[in-house]
Amino acid sequence: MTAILEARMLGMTYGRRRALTECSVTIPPGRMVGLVGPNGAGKSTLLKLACGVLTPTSGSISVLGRTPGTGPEQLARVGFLAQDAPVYANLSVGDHLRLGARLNPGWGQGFVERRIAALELDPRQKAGKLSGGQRAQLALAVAAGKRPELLILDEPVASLDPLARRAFLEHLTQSATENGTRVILSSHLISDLERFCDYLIVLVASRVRLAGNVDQIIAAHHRIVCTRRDPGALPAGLEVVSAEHAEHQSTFVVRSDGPLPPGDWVTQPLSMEDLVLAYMGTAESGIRSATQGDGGAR
Ligand SMILES: Nc1ncnc2c1ncn2[C@@H]1O[C@H](COP(=O)(O)OP(=O)(O)OP(=O)(O)O)[C@@H](O)[C@H]1O
Repeated sequence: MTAILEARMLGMTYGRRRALTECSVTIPPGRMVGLVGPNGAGKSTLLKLACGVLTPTSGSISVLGRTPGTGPEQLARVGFLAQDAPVYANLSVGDHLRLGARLNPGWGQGFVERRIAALELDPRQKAGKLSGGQRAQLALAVAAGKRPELLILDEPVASLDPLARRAFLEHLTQSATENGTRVILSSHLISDLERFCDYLIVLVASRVRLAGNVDQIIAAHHRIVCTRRDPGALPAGLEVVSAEHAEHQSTFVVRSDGPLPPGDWVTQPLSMEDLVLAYMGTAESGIRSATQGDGGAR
């Protein structure tokens, strides 16, 4: 089966500003994908490249086996919802559904109507008069109603309240089951990604720092607590992702592709949130040596 997305040395610059640098990643078929990273890391740029809104300045990208944005067939297979969840202010909720039905060959009228009813949106209300969260919900319902093979969502849940977020993620899961839609979802809410995704990409400072199946990623990383020491004093084969040093103690998040070797440390549970934050923190500080600074935790 074809990869959802394959990027090879993908790069994107806006003028002189570098947004993506040498990104290589292959997302296997069938995955629900979470994309996370600090502000300005390049997430929206990657998603826009994936749906063909932008073209790369170097390297290559293919989505579902094709170059993004090439021809009506590819456009029908991939749905995209931009960060600001655009709707037409002067069109009613019902008009959006009618427009969706006319423009999209695979439109799921019953599916969208059920969603609009569950959201208790009045089909006659103008989209411009909806609340910010309701507009986002409408845009999401229309995007999912297209029933694409792949739905690309750029921070879709940012304006939703916690209950609406949960309902929306359940709706996406239902869409995946009913329509076979796969999803790439960027979000700063790691707990949502944890609940929803089985494949994770962490982008930091324009580069892919981590990509893989969530269960394999979690299995390969460990938090270890030991007497204070330099990262270089840990056994070879352990990649140090983050280091915190207290007066007498060091805490490391490490990656080990095999089993963690025995050592004079205690291992502690590591959540997906801990892990993502450890990778995100590397952008600003790098790995601090135990002999640097005053020993405070970073
Ligand atoms: N149209 C543009 N023109 C110039 N620079 C841009 C443009 N769009 C994005 N950038 C820059 O590219 C970099 C990556 O931006 P991008 O929007 O992809 O990041 P992001 O990870 O989605 O950020 P956020 O989490 O804040 O939405 C940033 O430095 C940003 O300033």
